[in-house]
Amino acid sequence: MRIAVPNKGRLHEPTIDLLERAGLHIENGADRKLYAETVDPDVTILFARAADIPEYVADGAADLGITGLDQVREAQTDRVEELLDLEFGRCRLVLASPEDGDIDAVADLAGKTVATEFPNVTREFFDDAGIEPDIVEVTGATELTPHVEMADAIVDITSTGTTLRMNNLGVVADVLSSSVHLFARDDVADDPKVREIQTALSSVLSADGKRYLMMNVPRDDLEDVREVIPGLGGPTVMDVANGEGEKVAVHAVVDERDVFETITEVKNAGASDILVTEIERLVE
Ligand SMILES: Nc1ncnc2c1ncn2[C@@H]1O[C@H](COP(=O)(O)OP(=O)(O)OP(=O)(O)O)[C@@H](O)[C@H]1O
Ligand SMILES: O=P(O)(O)OC[C@H]1O[C@H](OP(=O)(O)OP(=O)(O)O)[C@H](O)[C@@H]1O
Ligand SMILES: [Mg+2]
Repeated sequence: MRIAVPNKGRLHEPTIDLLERAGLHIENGADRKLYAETVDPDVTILFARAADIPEYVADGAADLGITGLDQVREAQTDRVEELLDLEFGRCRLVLASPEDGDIDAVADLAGKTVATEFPNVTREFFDDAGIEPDIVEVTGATELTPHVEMADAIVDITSTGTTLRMNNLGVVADVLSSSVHLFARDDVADDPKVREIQTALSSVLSADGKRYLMMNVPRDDLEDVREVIPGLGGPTVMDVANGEGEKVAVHAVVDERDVFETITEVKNAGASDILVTEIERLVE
């Protein structure tokens, strides 16, 4: 199995970090390398440009890909399946125009020009709206084009909104919400190895914001403690060795934001020796 991941840019680091946390440690992945092995002899990493990754997967150069949903949609291939939202690289593709201009609505773009790095997504958007502007493809600095009379509006990525503001552009309409996704070529999407990788990545996301709580509880107080423990299923209850049956150990997965309150409550209910630890992965 080959997984294509971004070789640079803002998605590179968080993608590598996620693979590491999922247990897919990358070996000899020195800078500027095209390939790297992982601890799993069946999994190889291929480094590619974020925008090229969907093509690599569709064409068979890689089997799985990790990149922005915007790039997957722009590639317009029906050969890739979206498997998992990896919940980072969140941004919006928006239609934006100069604040002081006369474009206030999508319909105002009939017969006008729109510049974008995403011509396919943009064309689809205007087709749906029944409007036919000229679409000019650019490869960067899209925000500049309305100010040099190259375009009347742009379709571009925004997240904090700083770039649009700095260039005196306002959002006219939302085109697409994007975040980084795991996707696979359709003919391998059901492969057991692909499922294994998907589960490993998803287990990291599931563990995010969760804590593991352990405590000892006198058997008589067990019901009171059980009642104040929120979260994932019931707690696990085990006999404590040498506890002579009077105490039990209670383990539970709790949302990080509930930990503070829960500790106070279980303590009041009779728990002692309370431990809180991080969770690396959680397969539900
Ligand atoms: N400001 C942003 N906030 C959040 N995610 C973003 C932002 N800009 C881009 N992205 C996401 O990251 C992806 C790749 O963008 P990035 O800027 O890292 O690469 P790039 O500029 O296309 O790389 P290259 O330099 O190879 O052209 C985008 O397709 C999008 O999914
Ligand atoms: O809403 P904001 O937080 O300002 O983010 C939006 C900007 O981020 C991206 O550019 P990037 O920083 O990747 O630079 P690039 O043009 O070199 O890709 C995108 O192309 C926008 O220009
Ligand atoms: Mg960029």
